[in-house]
Amino acid sequence: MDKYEHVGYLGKGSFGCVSKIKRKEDGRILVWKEINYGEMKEKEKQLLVNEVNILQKLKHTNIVRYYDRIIDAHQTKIYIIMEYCVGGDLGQLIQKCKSDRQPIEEEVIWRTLLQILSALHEIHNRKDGVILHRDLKPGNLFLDDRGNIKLGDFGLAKILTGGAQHAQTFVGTPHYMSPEQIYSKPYNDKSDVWSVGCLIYEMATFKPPFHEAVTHNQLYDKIKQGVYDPVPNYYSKDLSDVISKMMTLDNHKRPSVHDLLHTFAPLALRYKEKKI
Ligand SMILES: CNC(=O)c1c(C)[nH]c(/C=C2\C(=O)Nc3ccc(Cl)cc32)c1C
Repeated sequence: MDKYEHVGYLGKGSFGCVSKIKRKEDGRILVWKEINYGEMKEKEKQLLVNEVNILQKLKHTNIVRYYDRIIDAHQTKIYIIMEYCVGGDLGQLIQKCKSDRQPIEEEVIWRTLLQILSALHEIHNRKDGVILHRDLKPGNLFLDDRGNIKLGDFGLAKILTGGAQHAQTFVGTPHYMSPEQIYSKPYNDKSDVWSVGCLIYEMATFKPPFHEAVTHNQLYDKIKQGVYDPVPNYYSKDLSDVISKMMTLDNHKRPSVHDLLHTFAPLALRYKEKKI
């Protein structure tokens, strides 16, 4: 613990709170996610061990970098030391633009989509086993000082190795729950794609595609019907098309991350060029 100086509280992650810290040896600003495992059931401890093992393997520009971990057995706490993202999380950006009534620029949405898909391509196509994030939402995507997106908080992620071809179902944030999860089918890589569709839709409309449901079952019925308000017409047809592709109800017909990167990466560049 004496390697780091606590600077300030930043927010809550899965299983624990996130703080800004300074590494004493070089003054580098990092974060730690502090988790108290004292009350955890075996299954939750396994998820925690999972998260650290997964994070240690991942080195990608659009995934928060893991640096270290400290186990304080006396306090039954683990501290996961990771990259600091000065821009905070995407949920804060959406909330600010919503309260300022300032639509997020289309180029920003395309750039965000490309970076999230690039991070998912990394974890979905690993040789040592497909990793599913399983909790993609604005609060789990972080912004660095150059507006780059970093996929973070692998608290619910799962490695599918060997026989375990499918993660167990019903894990994730209800708003972004996919139809296959509602039908108790296994969570799979296309379920992460569904969540990205919901997330990009929320960047464009400031609300999740399926909302205004009083109970979870009402929300699940809306998701199963797959009917949501159109994207505002100040965005291109290309954007609403790629959102509807990612929100294809049948996950077998839904494009994979690989498909999406190959079908519209040139498109996103067009929007990049359009800005000039
Ligand atoms: C109000 N909070 C913030 O502005 C904020 C900032 C500047 N950074 C963060 C969070 C993280 C951050 O900066 N790096 C992270 C790595 C992993 C996880 Cl789970 C979270 C973070 C937050 C929540």
